[in-house]
Amino acid sequence: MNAATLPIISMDSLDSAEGLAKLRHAASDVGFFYLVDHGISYDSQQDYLRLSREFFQLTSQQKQRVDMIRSPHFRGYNGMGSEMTAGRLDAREQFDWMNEEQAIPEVKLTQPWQKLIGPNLWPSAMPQLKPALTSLQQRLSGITVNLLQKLCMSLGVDANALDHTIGEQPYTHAKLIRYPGQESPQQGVGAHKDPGYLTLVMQDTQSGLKVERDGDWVDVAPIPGAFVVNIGELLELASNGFLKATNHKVESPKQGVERYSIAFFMAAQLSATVPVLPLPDELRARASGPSTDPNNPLLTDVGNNVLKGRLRSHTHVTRRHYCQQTARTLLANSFAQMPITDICNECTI
Ligand SMILES: O=C(O)CCC(=O)C(=O)O
Ligand SMILES: [Fe+2]
Repeated sequence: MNAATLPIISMDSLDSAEGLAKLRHAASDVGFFYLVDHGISYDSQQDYLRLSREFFQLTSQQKQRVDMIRSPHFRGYNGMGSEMTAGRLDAREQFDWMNEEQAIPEVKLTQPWQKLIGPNLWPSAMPQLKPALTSLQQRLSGITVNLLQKLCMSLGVDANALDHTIGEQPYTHAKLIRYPGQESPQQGVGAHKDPGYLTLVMQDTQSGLKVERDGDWVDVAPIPGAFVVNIGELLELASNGFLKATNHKVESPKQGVERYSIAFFMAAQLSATVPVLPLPDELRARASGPSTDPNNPLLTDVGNNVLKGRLRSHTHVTRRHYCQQTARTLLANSFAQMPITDICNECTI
């Protein structure tokens, strides 16, 4: 399968039964598709990608002022070599931001995931970044909420069936990403599934994103102006496995070439528990249950499912901010079914 055969879904087509059927097929068969007519123009996307390039061109000192190690809320900049996926180092640098929030004082935390809540880190050297990325986040959030409702309709359930898990606004997390060229083949980001409901990816012209399909890795080549959409673990859970959170990865570009992308992850509120949707009989019969990988348990408690990914990806942040006694005890309670060494190999609980 190549780009031409990955489904292309027009947002404008989703008012018709035919369009919804195509969406259902894309989300349940491949778990990945291109989205067009989504309302963010090609030129506007280029503006965001230009800002991203500008950010990564800041001096390393300027970037380190917003280094994620400073943030117990997993926000800010990660240089090369500060992310692990599938137990190996990724070759990418990135800047993460989420909903702008106030942190909960440590003594008031009752759940470990509550520590994800907090302010973003914005670089003072680029004052234009905060308003631009905050506005992008709102635009993408609107698109994903709309798409989630269309997905519910495509499954024959009420368009608003998951709205209560989102409340006023979904939990959102976004990343500016730069994959530098490498001399030999490297993992830009290793094989993984995304933890939330839905992911949107804006790619520049350089390919490298690959999706697993029948044991093969298929290229998701960039189509100018289109977003790549993939189904996250929470939708796999909500649909009892009818929709697929598909493994994907990025291979580093060759020496002398770099790849830029912006990824946007939308999930339910961290305090929510994801329900199993009442699928019509015909679809229920085809839902084989969510995948069961002992190395990656899918958790219906949204906060824990999101935190699981963060703790594993950025172990330097985990060690700095999550290994005090309180956090360790909370972690041990919440992640009883996961080997704790997988989260932090310095913990002895
Ligand atoms: O950079 C990309 O194209 C995808 C990145 C990705 O899969 C992720 O960050 O979860
Ligand atoms: Fe991903």
